[in-house]
Amino acid sequence: MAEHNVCVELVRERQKCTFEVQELIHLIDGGITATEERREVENVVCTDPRIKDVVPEEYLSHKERYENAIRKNCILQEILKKYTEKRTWDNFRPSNKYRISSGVVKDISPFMLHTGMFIPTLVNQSDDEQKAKWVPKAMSMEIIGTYAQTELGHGSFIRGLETTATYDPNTEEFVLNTPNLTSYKWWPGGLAHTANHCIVVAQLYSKGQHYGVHPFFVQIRDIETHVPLPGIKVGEIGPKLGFQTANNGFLGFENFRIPRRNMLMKNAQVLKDGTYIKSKNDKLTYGTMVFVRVIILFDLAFELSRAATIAVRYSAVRHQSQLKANEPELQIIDYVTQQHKLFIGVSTSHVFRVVGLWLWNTYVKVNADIGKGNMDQLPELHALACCLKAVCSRDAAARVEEFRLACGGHGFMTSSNLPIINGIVSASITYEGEFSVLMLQTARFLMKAWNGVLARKTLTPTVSYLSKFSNSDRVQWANTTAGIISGFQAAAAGKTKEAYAAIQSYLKPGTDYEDAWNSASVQLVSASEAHCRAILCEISWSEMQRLSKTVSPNLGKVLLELAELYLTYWSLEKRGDLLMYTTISTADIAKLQARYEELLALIRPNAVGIVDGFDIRDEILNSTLGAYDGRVYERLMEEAKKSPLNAEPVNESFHKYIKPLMLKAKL
Ligand SMILES: CCCCCCCCCC/C=C\CCCCCCCC(=O)SCCNC(=O)CCNC(=O)[C@H](O)C(C)(C)COP(=O)(O)OP(=O)(O)OC[C@H]1O[C@@H](n2cnc3c(N)ncnc32)[C@H](O)[C@@H]1OP(=O)(O)O
Ligand SMILES: Cc1cc2nc3c(=O)[nH]c(=O)nc-3n(C[C@H](O)[C@H](O)[C@H](O)COP(=O)(O)OP(=O)(O)OC[C@H]3O[C@@H](n4cnc5c(N)ncnc54)[C@H](O)[C@@H]3O)c2cc1C
Repeated sequence: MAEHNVCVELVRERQKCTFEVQELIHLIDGGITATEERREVENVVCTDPRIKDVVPEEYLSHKERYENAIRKNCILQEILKKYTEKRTWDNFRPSNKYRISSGVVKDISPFMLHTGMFIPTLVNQSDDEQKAKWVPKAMSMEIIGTYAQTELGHGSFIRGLETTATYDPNTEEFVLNTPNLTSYKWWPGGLAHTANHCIVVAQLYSKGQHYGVHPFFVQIRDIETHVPLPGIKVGEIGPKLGFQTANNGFLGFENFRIPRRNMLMKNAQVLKDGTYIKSKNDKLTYGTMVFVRVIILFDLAFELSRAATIAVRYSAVRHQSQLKANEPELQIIDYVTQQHKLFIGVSTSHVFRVVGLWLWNTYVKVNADIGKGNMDQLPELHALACCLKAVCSRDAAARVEEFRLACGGHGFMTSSNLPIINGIVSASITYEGEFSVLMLQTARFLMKAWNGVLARKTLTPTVSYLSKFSNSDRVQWANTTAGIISGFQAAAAGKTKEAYAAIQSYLKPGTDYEDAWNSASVQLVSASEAHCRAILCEISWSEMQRLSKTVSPNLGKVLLELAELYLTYWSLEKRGDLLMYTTISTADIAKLQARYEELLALIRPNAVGIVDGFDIRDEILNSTLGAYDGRVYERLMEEAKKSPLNAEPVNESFHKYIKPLMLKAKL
């Protein structure tokens, strides 16, 4: 990137950097070629004059904003075709490539559900014949789809969905119906005015029997005219906290008929005469959700890297207050409280990326085994994906909010882009499985694992530590990274044991297990969180250690500092747990605090270099505060001038309302 016009603070910061930023960029991308490919695509898209907005999207009406998002995303799809023609589902790997969407619209693409859930569901839930028919059309965007599962009345409790698909053997069709107001599909992205197809999750009935929820491939609009087909009631659900351009919709069916072969039949089937063939495992219907929960970690890492870049660069440019009399005002990044706000967010982005890759590799392996008929590892994968999606989305939202606060008043400006990123990340705590609901899924797995501990069984890898820490009351503490990881495992084991005991204590005669579970559920969520933190600490440390050996010593040192900062930050945050479950002393905690402050100081000179290492183009950052050149004040003023209110010196409301009010006041 050109160094001219860069503000003096950022020039100095970049000179201070002790490692080669390009090396970090390649590491994050997964190699030099991957960086080159990503940059090429970004360059083509971001320099396309059709992508640039004359009026910033936040000034547009709700309708205009959607239309603009569609227009620009269609241009993006056209450009991407060239770069993704060799990309098939089989060679799909999560990468930073799809981040280009943020350079096209600031908020969410109305096509996100097409790529993120429609295609993955077709790939994973259709039989070979169905896949051959639908997937190429979806990949090329000949048809546009979404994933319609949630209803007005039910989101978390999938078994409670009310939409019905009743098989009619006379015509070999399913008849879809929305029996009540609460059975309307509600929320699917792109459903309102973008998609012409969707996966509908509905209760299956055949030969008078109920077989639970199944996915169906449903055309909802005419391909030529886009008019909703007869029997389809579809529309938009209205403005939200964020996701303004996601085009979330509602959908109802009135005796809407689809061919029998439109039920996705990889796992379960309905034969011509209506005979139902059961799936080997009915939870395979939930497979897309597992896939997306895994992918969400990459998305969170990316959004955190955007927010981090904005807040760190701004903190280097911004001067405020004097630390010592008669000395210049400090760059706010030199206040240690500011470093405390910033650096944990920077390190968290790296942690989510490396743990995300580990989870992705686990997903690929388990999925391959499932393909061969071996479901043994599905419960463990589900438990992992649930708690990691839940904890990481909540942590990411907290970190983005902290980045916003770290930018003071300017962080509150939409033009900083922090409020939009905030909306995007906050939504992920709820969608694809609400936080507490997913944490309780992991807790189910932990309770079973504890039964295994009591029965002296060999546990699966991610919970094997429970056996190790099951007997000792307080585990020996050591002020090392290995000691911290053991400490987190001890806390998770202790909390699991207590949650298990709480259920037993609530299980008085006459009490159902489910009621005892509900009574103990605050402790169950706490046990899940502790388990998840133990995993985040163990995997991130081992992965960052491994990566540090693959790069130059200078960069390796920085990676280990970031990883150690993460462990130390969370040890201090969770000191109460460590005091309960390990022999940690107040003196040990004071040492941890001192090391934490030392790490902040070690990271400080490299802070701008580290966020430069995320290599996020200005067009993708979309921020007045975070641009590469640091021209913060100029950009704030340039953006303010774009306000339509500034187009005229006196607004007509003065003559209409204010002046009469003033005149009345005179009387
Ligand atoms: C080349 C092409 C490239 C394409 C790539 C795309 C890349 C693009 C990237 C885009 C990135 C992100 C896109 C994100 C967009 C997302 C937008 C949001 C979309 C949505 O929100 S869709 C709706 C999601 N809805 C939910 O998540 C609902 C949550 N609820 C549930 O999951 C379940 O109902 C439940 C809470 C788990 C409970 O289910 P149920 O009551 O049926 O089950 P039980 O509690 O009785 O448990 C029974 C038993 O089953 C186990 N189990 C439950 N779920 C699963 C599962 N998914 N897998 C395996 N096992 C499961 C459970 O643990 C129990 O086991 P046990 O009895 O204890 O042994
Ligand atoms: C931005 C956004 C995009 C979305 N996109 C889609 C989409 O494309 N397709 C789609 O199908 N859906 C989509 N959704 C819907 C989303 O998946 C659901 O909102 C989500 O699964 C939560 O379900 P719910 O809204 O029914 O919440 P509820 O389940 O009603 O949750 C409300 C409260 O009840 C609690 N609760 C519920 N059940 C339990 C329990 N068993 N134990 C303890 N507490 C419980 C929750 O913890 C929460 O505090 C989207 C949602 C959002 C916000």
